[in-house]
Amino acid sequence: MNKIKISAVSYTNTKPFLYGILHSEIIDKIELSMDMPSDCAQKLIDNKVDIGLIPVAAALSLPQWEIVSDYCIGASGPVNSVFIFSNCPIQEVTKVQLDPESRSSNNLARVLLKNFWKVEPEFIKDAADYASPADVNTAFVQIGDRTFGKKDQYKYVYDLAEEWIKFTGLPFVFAAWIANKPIPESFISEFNQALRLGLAHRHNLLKELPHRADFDLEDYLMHKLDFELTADKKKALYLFLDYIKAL
Ligand SMILES: C=C(O[C@@H]1C=C(C(=O)O)C=C[C@H]1O)C(=O)O
Repeated sequence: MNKIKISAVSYTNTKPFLYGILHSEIIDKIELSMDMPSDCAQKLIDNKVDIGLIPVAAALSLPQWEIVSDYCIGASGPVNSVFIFSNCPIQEVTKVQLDPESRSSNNLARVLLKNFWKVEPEFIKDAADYASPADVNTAFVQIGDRTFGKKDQYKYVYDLAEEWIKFTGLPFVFAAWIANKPIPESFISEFNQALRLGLAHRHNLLKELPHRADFDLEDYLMHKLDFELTADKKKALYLFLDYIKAL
């Protein structure tokens, strides 16, 4: 059988999944690449891989897609790694610089600004001063490990999972394991088993990760991230896609 090609996110949030895959026999049945989320999405769109842990917003660019796992990168409270960082209150923000590595959170920021905060700033892609805007009314979206330890550096910090929950009462799904073609049931079941194994061994994984004085990795992997793709998270996913379509 040809190996199934998989693109997974190269951030700390995916390490539990990676641990499970590397400690399971499934590793011999796949070709795995670790990519930033926007590249996971592009590889699945370009059919360079069969499955990706892709930003859910990118599903809208796929002619055919199917969720192939019971697990995801989600949150049921503040996620602590997806933010709008700002030096002025959100109501006074006139420009928002988007994260080139993100697809979901850039769209989540747009959905919340329009529908929750009810402001209409300009959105900027590929800004030269992306994560250090000179203008006080210019904020930026940032995701992943690059946000660790940054919460105290800005006057106004908005955790986008927390704000989505305030807005909808639902949890949030940032990324899900999505296939662009039918995948055999037997593979899906073995894949899920590997992911489950990784989640169950998060304490072992934490011992392997370098300690950071400025970020609580244990709290992040055990509590802030919520990896179960529950019915409420699926509901949130489809609601989020509807909001994106209406932008
Ligand atoms: C919680 C996170 O979820 C992520 C956010 C994504 C996005 O904004 O497109 C995609 C994948 C996940 O890595 C994070 O990166 O911090």
